[in-house]
Amino acid sequence: MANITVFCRFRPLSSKEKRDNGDSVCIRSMDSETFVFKDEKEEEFAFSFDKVFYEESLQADVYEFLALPIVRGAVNAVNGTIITYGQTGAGKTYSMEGPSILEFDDLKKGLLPRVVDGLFECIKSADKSDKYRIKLSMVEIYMEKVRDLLDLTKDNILIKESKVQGILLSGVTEICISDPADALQSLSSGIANRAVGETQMNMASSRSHCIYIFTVQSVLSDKRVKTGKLILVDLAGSEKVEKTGAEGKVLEEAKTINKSLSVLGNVINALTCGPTTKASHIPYRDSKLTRILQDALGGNSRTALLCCCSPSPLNAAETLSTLRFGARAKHIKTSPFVNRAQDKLAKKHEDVAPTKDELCERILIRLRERLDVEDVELLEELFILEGILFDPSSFEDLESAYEDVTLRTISSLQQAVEELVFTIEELKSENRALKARMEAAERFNALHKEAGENASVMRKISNILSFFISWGKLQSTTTRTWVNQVDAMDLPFLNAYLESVGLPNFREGCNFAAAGSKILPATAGSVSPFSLGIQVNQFFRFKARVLECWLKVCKKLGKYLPAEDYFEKGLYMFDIGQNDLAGAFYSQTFDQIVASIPNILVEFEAGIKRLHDQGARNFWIHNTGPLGCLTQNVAKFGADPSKLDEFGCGQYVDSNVTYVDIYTIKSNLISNYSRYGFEQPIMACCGYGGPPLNYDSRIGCGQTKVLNGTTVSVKACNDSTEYVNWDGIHYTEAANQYISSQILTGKYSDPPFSDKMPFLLNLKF
Ligand SMILES: Nc1ncnc2c1ncn2[C@@H]1O[C@H](COP(=O)(O)OP(=O)(O)OP(=O)(O)O)[C@@H](O)[C@H]1O
Repeated sequence: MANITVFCRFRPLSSKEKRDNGDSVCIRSMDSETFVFKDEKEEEFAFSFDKVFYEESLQADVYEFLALPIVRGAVNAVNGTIITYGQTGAGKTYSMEGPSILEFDDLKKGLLPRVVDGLFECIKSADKSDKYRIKLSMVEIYMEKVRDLLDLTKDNILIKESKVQGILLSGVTEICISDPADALQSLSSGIANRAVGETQMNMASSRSHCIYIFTVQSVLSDKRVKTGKLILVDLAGSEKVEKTGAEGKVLEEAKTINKSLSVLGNVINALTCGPTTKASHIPYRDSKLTRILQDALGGNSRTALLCCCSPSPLNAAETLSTLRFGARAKHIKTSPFVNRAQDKLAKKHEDVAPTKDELCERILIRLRERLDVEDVELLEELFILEGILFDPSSFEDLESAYEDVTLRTISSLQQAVEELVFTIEELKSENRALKARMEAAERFNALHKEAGENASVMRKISNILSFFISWGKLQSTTTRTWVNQVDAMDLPFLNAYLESVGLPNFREGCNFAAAGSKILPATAGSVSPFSLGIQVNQFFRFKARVLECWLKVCKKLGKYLPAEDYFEKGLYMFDIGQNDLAGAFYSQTFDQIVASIPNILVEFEAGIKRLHDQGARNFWIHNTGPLGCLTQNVAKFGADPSKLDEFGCGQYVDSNVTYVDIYTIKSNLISNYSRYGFEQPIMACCGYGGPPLNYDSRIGCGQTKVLNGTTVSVKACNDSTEYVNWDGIHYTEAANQYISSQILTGKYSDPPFSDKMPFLLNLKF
């Protein structure tokens, strides 16, 4: 048995104490172990401790007298504990850490950095064939919860008791430290996590009890394994709340601190009440602090207590209380012994057969020496889960296990709530997207409604005759682009001039459009031979044949043909020129294309003029769409190169020419696609290659080819209503519906057709 060694340290008077009470002190030194203390009533008490450190004492002396023997003991597998105790602001943290844990001034360095140096020095001077490993854990007891300072996620560490290892912190982080610098770095980051606050007594007051645990494991040359544990405890200061000005959170902290210190006092009283006191009567379990200090105060540990005091008469009451605490603690006896796992095992074998728990713990100790801490902890958890180890036998254990389960449940519930919040957010944003689509659909409907009247006007015009001189795949099932646009405008479907076999009906108009056609005359490389000039010729031929028929008083065929005057009253619609421009980019330079525009316009004007000469008076002319936005061109050229909206139309004073700004409509559609319910502005619906363009110039929509040795068929996307672009070149049906609805609003016609063609409104057919 060994007594706890108790030391007393008086810090220098603080500047506040000096200001308030001058240089007077409440102690008179007798020698290095004894002094006389004078209380507020001038009553004197003599106190003796193992050593007294007065105001001028050195940090190095404190280490040497108090800590060094314990450090040496820990390296030799004797557990040790060093506790700093005292009133707030009395110098506990200064003694433990120094002004800072990373203090380099050797005069000021505290116990902790010196302990670290001491441990490594002892190891260095030990037998070279012995192998050592030092591990560090750091926890604080804050508001009666044990928090891991090396892993703040572990904020409620459970205290457990093992028959072999004594008091344990279950699952606490243990890091291996390889040298003093490494240790100081870890200590410094752990200390930074401590709960510190400001009180009137101390600018940086510790609001928690801080516990540093060094475990020194050694495997000796004879294979014996030893483990020594060195625990340093920097207690939070006892405080009179009225003196510290505590309120709110600080007051709550102070109450918890004072309560656990008072339990510490009770434990010490119980321990020193006489030899008859049984361990079971010591109220260790009344606070986390005393439970953790159970071994240090009454078990396998060599323990030193440093009572830190202010020498000022202003703090005499608190100092007296600290000194009495120390004096009582001096009577505590502990029973430190060398922790030799193998010796113990051998002895146990000689005695009685070990219990199940003891066997498991031995296995764990062995494994801890050989395996990673985490692996052993997992195994330990398994033992506990299986009920092999640490059965919660006492009420307190049950309570703490219950607390643990409750906390875990709360944290998993919190996680579930977080997941729910996330899902709600996702649903909300989906909802917002759906709403936007609905709004777009409503706007779309409104536009259609608005366009309704105009559509009926269009119907009247179209009933005269509509001539389409355009490009687009006639009758094609895949790309009925232009035809669809017309369809969506509620105009009659017009049969193609080139598909006149089988008595098609041209009564309401004729479509001269041909896929791939251009304004300029076709060349050997042209996709289509049907340039604008040819289409106009075809129109002339058509008109001549119709008139010829009427001249002969059409009988049988009359019901398939437009009336004679339709050629003058009819609407001549144009959507042509895109192939002249876009197509040219594949074989010509930008300058060459720009240079060709006057030619294209001359040719276009010539076509219009010829029609005009033939009596056409109502012209509806589209400009090209934003060519640079066509997937095909983006794929080929990358960016929008087109500033070619100079496309003009003929000036015929006696004619009604409506310029329809398809460019703006299409640009608007592409840039605000989501407003109109689309999801893909550029990517082709029917194409090959996948995002971002789904376009491959080697293979077009509907084609099947062998590419890189594989047979590939290009099919349409699942839902073309999400796409603006159909096949990389043409717009989808849904896009054309939108375009038509915009045309019919009249906003993009110049001049607005309803203003400029009033005569059409009065036409009766
Ligand atoms: N021996 C000493 N020499 C010089 N200054 C000291 C000494 N002891 C304490 N101090 C100074 O006194 C002040 C209070 O000390 P410290 O923070 O260590 O008190 P504490 O007991 O840990 O207080 P708390 O319980 O509030 O955390 C600090 O500014 C510290 O630097």
